[in-house]
Amino acid sequence: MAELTLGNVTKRFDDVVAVDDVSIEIDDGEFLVLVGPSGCGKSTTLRMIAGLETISDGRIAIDGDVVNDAPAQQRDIAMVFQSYALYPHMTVRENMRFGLEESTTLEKAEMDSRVEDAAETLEIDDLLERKPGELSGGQQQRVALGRAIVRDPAVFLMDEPLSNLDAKLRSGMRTELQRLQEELGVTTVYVTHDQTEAMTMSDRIAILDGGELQQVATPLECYHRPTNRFVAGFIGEPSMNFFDVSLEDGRLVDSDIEFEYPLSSVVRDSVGETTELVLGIRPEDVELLDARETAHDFPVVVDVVEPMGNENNLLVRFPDTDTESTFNVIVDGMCHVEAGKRYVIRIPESAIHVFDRETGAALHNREIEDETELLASRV
Ligand SMILES: Nc1ncnc2c1ncn2[C@@H]1O[C@H](COP(=O)(O)OP(=O)(O)OP(=O)(O)O)[C@@H](O)[C@H]1O
Repeated sequence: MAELTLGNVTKRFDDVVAVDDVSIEIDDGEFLVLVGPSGCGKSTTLRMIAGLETISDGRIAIDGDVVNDAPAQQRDIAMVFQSYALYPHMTVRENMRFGLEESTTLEKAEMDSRVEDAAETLEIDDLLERKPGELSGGQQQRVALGRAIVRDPAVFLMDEPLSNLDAKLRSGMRTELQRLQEELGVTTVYVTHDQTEAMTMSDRIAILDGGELQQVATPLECYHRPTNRFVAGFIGEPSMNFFDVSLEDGRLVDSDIEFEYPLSSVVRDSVGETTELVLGIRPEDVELLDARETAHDFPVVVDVVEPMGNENNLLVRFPDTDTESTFNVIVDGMCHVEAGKRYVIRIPESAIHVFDRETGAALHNREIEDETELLASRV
């Protein structure tokens, strides 16, 4: 178990800056998930921590000891990749023990007992004499995890370890990995592009874009209090709705569609002097009504109704806009909505986000009833 520090870490490949001045303090035993779009620098960050890639600038420390120049095998780190890379000619037992033989000088009996303990934890103790070809994908992934666990490392690094599994198995393994990590208490950095994995497994999420760290916070904080438009759009499925608006006389205005949204003094104060803005609202925060009642209610046309069971996902648009301008609204599954009809939506001011259109910075985030909830990890 260990604390892991990334201090102003930068990686340049010739003229490509793959990781740009990233600083993160990862607590002892923490489960940190690294997310971001393809090419944002996730794998490069992980490979630098592992010692598989050199660092151009900055420092990486494990429990305060700078390991920039330490070779991979001296870093007390175990890595699990998306390809299991098991040796096909070895049994499960031999595959798991091989990891130990490579990295430690333990007595044979100690190695055997570690392999058996790990196999029990992973519930693969009845498969120890099988070869990888005789295992399912999920079982192979467990063996790959077992190979990392037997080493009892200070840090686990995982690069999309579940991405080769089908959806059902992935969901089961997600829960299992989480339980395992909690039980072992090993500091873990986990790379994924899967939002659900990020939201459900992590203590904190670190979001990268273009090599730059955008936010490190609990899943709920990233969701409700994004630092910028990128994070707001990246976390959440379907994504937050965004509308380009201008600030005029204390109202958010889109003159093309006669959209006028009066702001209370609280929101006006947090928006300040910036006039070119983006209004953000999550699909589940929009309300559907039959008639206008307040200045935050607007007529819309419902184009598409997608029944999802417990909820309906609607694609709606303001009248006189084209079908490319639809946005998402989620309503209760029992709520009867007809495509093609006109309705009214309410955009409650308590749930709006406002971003600076030029920089993307969040100027105002939604109200939160219970602040302590935002700090809760592993929702
Ligand atoms: N060895 C290399 N030489 C040159 N450029 C590289 C090298 N490795 C990565 N890059 C570049 O660095 C950037 C970050 O790559 P990285 O693999 O870390 O992204 P990623 O977030 O893991 O992407 P993905 O989700 O697609 O795996 C990309 O622009 C990539 O093309």
